[in-house]
Amino acid sequence: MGEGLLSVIQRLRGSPGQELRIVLLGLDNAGKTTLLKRLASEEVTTITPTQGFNIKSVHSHGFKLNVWDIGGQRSVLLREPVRGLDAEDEKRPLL
Ligand SMILES: Nc1nc2c(ncn2[C@@H]2O[C@H](COP(=O)(O)OP(=O)(O)OP(=O)(O)O)[C@@H](O)[C@H]2O)c(=O)[nH]1
Ligand SMILES: [Mg+2]
Repeated sequence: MGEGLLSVIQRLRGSPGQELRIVLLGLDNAGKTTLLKRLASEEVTTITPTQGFNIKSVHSHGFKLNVWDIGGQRSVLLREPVRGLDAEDEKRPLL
């Protein structure tokens, strides 16, 4: 997941120091917070389900990444203005 995001960022032709806004959306336990912590070179051994959301600024590959990590638990999504489906399982709607 992290390598995929980094390869997308690497392919972008931006000016040095350019800011990118990234929103991480996905089902609970998908690994969104783990990915964000890895990008920020933080410890990933004690991660708990995200209640609400995290916002973090990370410098990576010459970009300033402003990353929004939205909690994927149903109870969190019901409080947040996010709508969508699990692309791999149409029988499991997020809402
Ligand atoms: N094996 C494996 N486990 C992972 C990977 N990424 C995350 N995990 C584990 O999956 C669990 C959930 O990871 P989180 O990063 O909390 O997932 P999340 O998408 O932020 O979940 P919510 O906050 O509930 O939306 C944790 O126990 C992680 O250690 C991965 O690439 N491989
Ligand atoms: Mg999380």
